Amino acid sequence: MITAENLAKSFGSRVLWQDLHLTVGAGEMVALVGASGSGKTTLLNCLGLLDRPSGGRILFEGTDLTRLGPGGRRRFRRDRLGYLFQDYALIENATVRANLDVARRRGVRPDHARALERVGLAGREEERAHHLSGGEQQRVALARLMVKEPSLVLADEPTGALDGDNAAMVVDVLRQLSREGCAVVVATHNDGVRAACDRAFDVGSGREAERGDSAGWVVERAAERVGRAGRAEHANRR
Ligand SMILES: Nc1ncnc2c1ncn2[C@@H]1O[C@H](COP(=O)(O)OP(=O)(O)OP(=O)(O)O)[C@@H](O)[C@H]1O
Repeated sequence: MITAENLAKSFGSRVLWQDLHLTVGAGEMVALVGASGSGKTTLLNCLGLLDRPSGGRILFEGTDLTRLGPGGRRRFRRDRLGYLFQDYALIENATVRANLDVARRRGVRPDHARALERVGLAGREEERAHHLSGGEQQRVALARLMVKEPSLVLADEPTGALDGDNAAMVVDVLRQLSREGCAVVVATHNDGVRAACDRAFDVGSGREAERGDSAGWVVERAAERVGRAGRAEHANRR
């Protein structure tokens, strides 16, 4: 589905990475891990055409994305790509319905009700995004992804600001999208999110990361762990 080949990125004289190779297939969910500053967000931004690599190629279904012109880049982002950010990136003063309509593809009638029901927000179409809690806003962003039906999902710390239940919901929906054939790439510091992925790629070393948890990669358990960790963190903050 998507392959980064010999990818390099520098900011001035600072080399973030070079000769980076990563392939994520349809139906796979891969965690990007690594120390803060190792370049996880930058890699997502390169894959999503929000930033340009300094060298190498990004092949998506055989097309080199780095060589696309402005029209091709726009079409790729509009038709194939779904992004999930830590800060939700909703249109704050618009309704939930309008936020979902943004993702709507030409000629497709999106099933808002089904997507909102899946994320536990049935019947909330007419509420303004900024009236929703942070967790609810991320669930709208998840519903927006489901409505868009992208081939590739890039998620940047999507559970970073959430309590346990909302974080578990994010993991569940991302897993569902990957089961439906989407390639999912998630930058995360969260062990539970990482454990829910098929594998983890360490951006700092440019290698597959060791499996951190020998107890297994069972998604349900991972979701529980995300939940427990988030609930504990939430309780500590109060
Ligand atoms: N536009 C830019 N100009 C200069 N340096 C940049 C730019 N964007 C990112 N960087 C630097 O690149 C490095 C990698 O940043 P990035 O946000 O990709 O790391 P990260 O692994 O996602 O970090 P974190 O885990 O803390 O979110 C950082 O040192 C950052 O300061």
